[in-house]
Formats: sequence, C-alpha cells, structure tokens
Amino acid sequence: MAIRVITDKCIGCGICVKVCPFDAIDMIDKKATIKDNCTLCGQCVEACPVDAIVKDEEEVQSKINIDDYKGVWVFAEQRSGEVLNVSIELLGEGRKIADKRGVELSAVLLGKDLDENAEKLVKYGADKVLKVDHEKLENYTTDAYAKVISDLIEDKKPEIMLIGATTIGRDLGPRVSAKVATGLTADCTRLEIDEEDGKLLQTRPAFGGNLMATIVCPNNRPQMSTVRPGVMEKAKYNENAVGTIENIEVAFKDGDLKTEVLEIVKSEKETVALDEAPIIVAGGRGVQTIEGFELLEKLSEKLGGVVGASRAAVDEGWIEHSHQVGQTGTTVRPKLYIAAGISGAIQHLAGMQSSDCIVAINKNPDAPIFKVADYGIVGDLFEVIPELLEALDNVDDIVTALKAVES
Ligand SMILES: Cc1cc2nc3c(=O)[nH]c(=O)nc-3n(C[C@H](O)[C@H](O)[C@H](O)COP(=O)(O)OP(=O)(O)OC[C@H]3O[C@@H](n4cnc5c(N)ncnc54)[C@H](O)[C@@H]3O)c2cc1C
Repeated sequence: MAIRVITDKCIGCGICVKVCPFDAIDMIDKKATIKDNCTLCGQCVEACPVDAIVKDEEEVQSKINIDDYKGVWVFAEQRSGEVLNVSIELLGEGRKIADKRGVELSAVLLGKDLDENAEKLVKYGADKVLKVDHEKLENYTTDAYAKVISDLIEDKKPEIMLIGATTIGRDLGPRVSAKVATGLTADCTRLEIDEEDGKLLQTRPAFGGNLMATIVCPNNRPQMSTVRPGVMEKAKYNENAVGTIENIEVAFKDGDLKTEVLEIVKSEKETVALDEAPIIVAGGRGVQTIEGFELLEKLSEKLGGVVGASRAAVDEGWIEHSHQVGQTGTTVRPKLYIAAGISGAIQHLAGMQSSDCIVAINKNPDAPIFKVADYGIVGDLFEVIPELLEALDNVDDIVTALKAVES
C-alpha cells in the first residue's frame, strides 16, 4: 500500500499539508510531496478537493514462499546458567500454538555446557532443542547471538519465533528480524493463532497503554514476537517427556564478532527481578513516604520476597521505576502478592491479577483491589504490617523452640 500524488491534478492548495496529522507532506514547487514519515492514514486522500492524492491498495507481494516455513520456536534465554521463567512461559504458549497448527515446538538454546538445560527444556514440553554450544556464546553478545539465530532461521525456516521481552530479548529480537527481513511485534501481552492460515495475532499495549493493538505479519516469515514476562502461563514440567536434542555446530569467521565480553560488572543502580520473584510486597500511594516503603522492605525481607509498587508511588519518587507493577511496569505472577495501600486501578490489576494468592491491605473496604484479593484486610497498613511482622517473629520463635525440642 502507498500514498501517491497525481502531480498533474495537484493544484497546490495546501489543504493536505494542513490536515496531515504527522507533518508528512511538503509543498515543493506548488505540488504536494509525500515524505518518508507518512503513516498511510489516508486523511490527505479524503481532504484533497481535486482527487489528486490516491491510496494504492495493491497487496505487497511476498518475496518468500510462506508455505516453506513450519514450526514454532522459542528462544530459551539463560542468566547465570539458569533458563529464565519467561522462556518456560513461552514454551507453554508455544505448545498451544504448535498443537493448533499441528507442528513441532522447538527451543533454541545458545551458550556453553548446555546439556542439563537442554534436558530441562524437553521436560517442559519442547519437541526439539536446537542446542548451540560454543565458548563464544557463553555470555550474551548481540552480534554472536543474532548471527547464530538468523543463520538457523534461514536454514530451518520456522513459522513463528517467540522471545521474552527482557533486556536481552528486546535487543536480540529486532536484530534477528532485521537480518532475516521479517516483522517483529515487541512487548506482546497476548498471542492467538488463526488455525487456518497460520497468521499470528500479536496483541500489545499501544499509545502509552491507552489502547491494545493487534498486529499481524502477513507477508514474511517467521512471525516474530517479544512477549512480556509474567503474562503467559508456564509450561508444566513432565519428568517423562521425550524430545530430541540437535547439536548445531557453528564457526565464527574473522569480523563476525565485533564485541567480546571481558568482564561482567554488576550495575550499582538498583534493579529488581520482579518477574522472577515468588513473593512480592507492593505498596501504593497509601504508603505515603520513602520511610513507609522501608516498612514494606522489612516485611518482604522477612518473607524472602521483593518490594513492588504502584505507579502512583513511583511517580511520587518513593521508589524506583524498576519496582513498578502494571500495564506500564512489569507484569508479575508470584505465588504471593501483598498489595498495601493500593486501590486496585485497572492498569495495576493488569500487571498482577494472575498472582496465585493476593492479599490486600487497605483502609477503604470498597477499594477495587478487594475484588481480586483472595484475602482482604481492612485496616491501616501502618498498624497491620507491624502486627504481621510480630506474628512472623512469633512463628520463628515457635519453629526455633520446636527444633530445640526435637534435638
Ligand atoms: C496509560 C496508563 C498506564 C498506567 N500504568 C500503570 C501501571 O503500570 N501501574 C500502576 O500501578 N498504575 C498505572 N497507572 C495509574 C493507575 O491508573 C492508578 O492511578 C494507580 O495505580 C494508583 O495507584 P495507587 O493505587 O497506589 O493510588 P491510589 O489510587 O491513590 O490509592 C491509594 C490507596 O491507598 C489506600 N490507603 C491510603 N492510606 C492507607 C493506609 N494508611 N493503610 C491502608 N490503605 C491506605 C486508599 O484507601 C487507596 O485505596 C496507569 C495509568 C494510565 C492512564
């Protein structure tokens, strides 16, 4: 599709320049000229009084044979030798899509000393693991990983490739998609497959989370998505599952790799792995101050969890954005989510309502958070949390006493 100006008809009235919401039309020599930032919205076509601007509707012809592409791939991301939860979630989602399409589900595993993780991926439902074991892949680098995966795609032609929208996934996905000349939908929160034609309907928040956009990639393959951690259900572990592990040999030529990891230094900036945490104690505007969050920190430490927050608390500057849960923060699915002083706005619920157990502490008995809570405590968090801490101390004392009696 394209927007085209029929120059013979254009009278240079400039109406199109005025109506274009994207400033994508210039008047050059009294003729409308469409710029590269045109979004094909078509407002100029509607507005032109002399029909000098037209939209060419012809379908873009695919340069590849789409039928050659088969199978669903999941990039199995690892950190410090551990496969991330998001990759297990993607195996769960990939399994559903592969079954609907009647194709194989493969995990793509890059790194060093991968035998144990390859077995694990089979037990989480991968029919096949494409294992690329090489010392240059021990630590993630964009050029090495993007090269290996794009070469694999060109060789084996998967129909769909799913990658976690982690910092690594957000770097890797676009590089791979550019190398293999296909589209990528970033930061998806829902995936559906059209069983008939195999189109992947990729849904993601757009315009700052104010609307949900569903995007398809009709003319190129693979259809690639990065998917937010925490939104899909994890694949079930099955000790007896069987699958094949294919060892892929790679060789890097001079010039293939432009970066080398010399040392890994932990950032001093505070970050928190919310999406991996089994317990989250989250606070909202009701927590009132930075000191209020110290109380939440105590409770989360006691429970072996991490601290989360609503956007209101982040906007107040009481806690870093990396702790924000919700539509424009992190989506989480912990075993236990304690929401203290959080009202339960829809954008917050979107990021935490799939948690296994939700405990809400709020002064207002009508707060919407209670509608999704498994346990609700109506009360002042500055009274409730100290009581919880005391009760947990008592439990510790009882456990210590019991151990002393046993020994
Ligand atoms: C496009 C968009 C994206 C957004 N994305 C996000 C997002 O990712 N995450 C997010 O959280 N929000 C997001 N928001 C903001 C969201 O709409 C709400 O404004 C926000 O979640 C409210 O935060 P809160 O519940 O902490 O504050 P409030 O709504 O002000 O609620 C405070 C609650 O604390 C209770 N309270 C007060 N004092 C106490 C006390 N002493 N003890 C117990 N309870 C107490 C009150 O009864 C109240 O229920 C987004 C909004 C938009 C428009």
